[in-house]
Amino acid sequence: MKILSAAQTRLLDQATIAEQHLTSTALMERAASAFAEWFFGRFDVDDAGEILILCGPGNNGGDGLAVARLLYQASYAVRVALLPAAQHSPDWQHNRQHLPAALPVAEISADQLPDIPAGLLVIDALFGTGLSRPLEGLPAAVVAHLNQAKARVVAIDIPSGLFTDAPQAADTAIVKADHTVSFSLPKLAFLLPQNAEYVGQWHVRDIQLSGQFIADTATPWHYTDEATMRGALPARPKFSHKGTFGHALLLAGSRGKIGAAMLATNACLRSGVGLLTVQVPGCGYDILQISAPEAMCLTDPHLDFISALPDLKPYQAVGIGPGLGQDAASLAVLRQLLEFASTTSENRPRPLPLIIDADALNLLGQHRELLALMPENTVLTPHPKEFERLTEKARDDYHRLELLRNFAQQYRCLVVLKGAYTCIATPDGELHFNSTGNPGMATGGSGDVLTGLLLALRADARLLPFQAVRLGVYAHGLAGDLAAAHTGHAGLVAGDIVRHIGPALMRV
Ligand SMILES: NC(=O)C1=CN([C@@H]2O[C@H](COP(=O)(O)OP(=O)(O)OC[C@H]3O[C@@H](n4cnc5c(N)ncnc54)[C@H](OP(=O)(O)O)[C@@H]3O)[C@@H](O)[C@H]2O)[C@@H](O)CC1
Ligand SMILES: Nc1ncnc2c1ncn2[C@@H]1O[C@H](COP(=O)(O)OP(=O)(O)O)[C@@H](O)[C@H]1O
Ligand SMILES: [K+]
Repeated sequence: MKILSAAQTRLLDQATIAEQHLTSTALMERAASAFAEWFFGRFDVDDAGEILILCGPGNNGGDGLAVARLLYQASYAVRVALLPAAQHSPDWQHNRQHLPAALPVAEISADQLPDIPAGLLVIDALFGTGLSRPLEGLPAAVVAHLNQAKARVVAIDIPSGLFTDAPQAADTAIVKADHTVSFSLPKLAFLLPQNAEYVGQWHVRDIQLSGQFIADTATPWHYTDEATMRGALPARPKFSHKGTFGHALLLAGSRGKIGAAMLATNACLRSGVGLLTVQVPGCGYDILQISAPEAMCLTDPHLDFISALPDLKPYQAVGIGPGLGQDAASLAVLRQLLEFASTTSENRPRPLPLIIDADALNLLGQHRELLALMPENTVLTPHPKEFERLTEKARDDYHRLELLRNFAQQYRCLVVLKGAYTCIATPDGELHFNSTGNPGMATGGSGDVLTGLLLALRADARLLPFQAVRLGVYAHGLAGDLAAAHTGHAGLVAGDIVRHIGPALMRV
């Protein structure tokens, strides 16, 4: 699914109106009905109690007025407060005229801010995607007044004061909503941690906007949802054998962190790999052989950390990093691995697929000259702190996305920036946000599981690099969601994610 800018969203409305021979009022009615349907499903008349709808001067306010009418007709107790303005949009005027006469309407002024008792349900329809500058004056005062009241807030389309796709100063007036109900496509602002306190839980309701316009519109931003992933995992052919799915090598673990190697190992085994060999330091041999008999084990000459690179010829993909530690000997192994992987020959015409995680990323961050050795489509899986070590401290989430996009383009690699909406950056400059996963996964070892999963999928030659990574990230989050259905969020451990990889892959 694509994510469009504010400007593209405006064009999308116009294209929809032209293509479907609609009036703009009819499109507004569609949006208001979609919002109202969501609302009816969430709050019945008794739950809702009295409802205040704050309406601005543009089409977001127009939506609010149309919603007021629909809720009133459904017997909700609604009142409207209007922000004064010199001009109103034509659809605003239409919906103002069609408000039932008995519905209370007040005009807001600086010395007459609406009364908002604690618990009141407020619908925020002040400003939407037409916001052209930060709020000041009376609109900002209304937002501050709403935010300090202990109200329940539902925003139409986007919390008022929040830009759709651009950063803004920390002290700007922005509505803090509990829910945001938007139309047809998610907005970039919803996916960034810095906006979480404004957006609350977000929901997208389809209003049949022009599919053709969306298909024809270029954007770097994408959202990976269930529909995107349908059929993403190729079926295993009847006459397949273990060689069909690739032989993967994992270099992981150090004394005290063999668990990380085990989580990645078990995840890889559960993700369809044909064969898996794991190299661990001597101290990990018994643990690996006992707890993952399906994997083959190479023992590093060193007892406590990885110090030597094995012969890489048998492998179709190599993962390095979980629990690795940062010893100089492990750094040398990483360097040799990068050199080998990028060297092609007649026998191996393509670079060896690599997945680089955890301490291997930290080593790269300390020795950035190694970045140039990475073969094309190398997969890096940093969390934001590891990404900062590879690049620089980001000013905000938007700047981090810019750094991410530039990094993936510069090094022609795939970067998986992990978080609530994990974002994959491609060498072509695309950013793909993932929809699955939950806060229960914010627990030690979840990332190691992702590395194992990605390793298996990169070893499978049937999948293109980006396809494998997007599938791995999606399945990892989905496995976490399936696990959390049994354990809850607090009780979730990384091993639970491993146990649900199979069921998650079945769903794609
Ligand atoms: N997407 C869809 O599919 C559909 C979208 N629809 C709805 O339309 C919404 C977009 O409506 P919109 O374009 O009229 O803009 P909106 O957000 O109401 O604000 C514009 C007004 O605010 C003003 N203004 C701006 N910034 C300001 C500031 N800082 N401080 C003060 N004033 C400021 C601006 O004035 P100006 O900038 O000219 O001074 C203008 O008067 C969209 O979010 C959705 O809810 C649906 O109805 C149909 C389907
Ligand atoms: N709030 C969250 N919502 C969804 N996924 C999350 C959340 N927090 C963490 N995750 C996922 O869990 C994993 C954590 O990885 P990482 O930070 O490397 O942990 P570790 O190093 O302990 O293995 C990532 O894949 C991340 O996307
Ligand atoms: K709004």
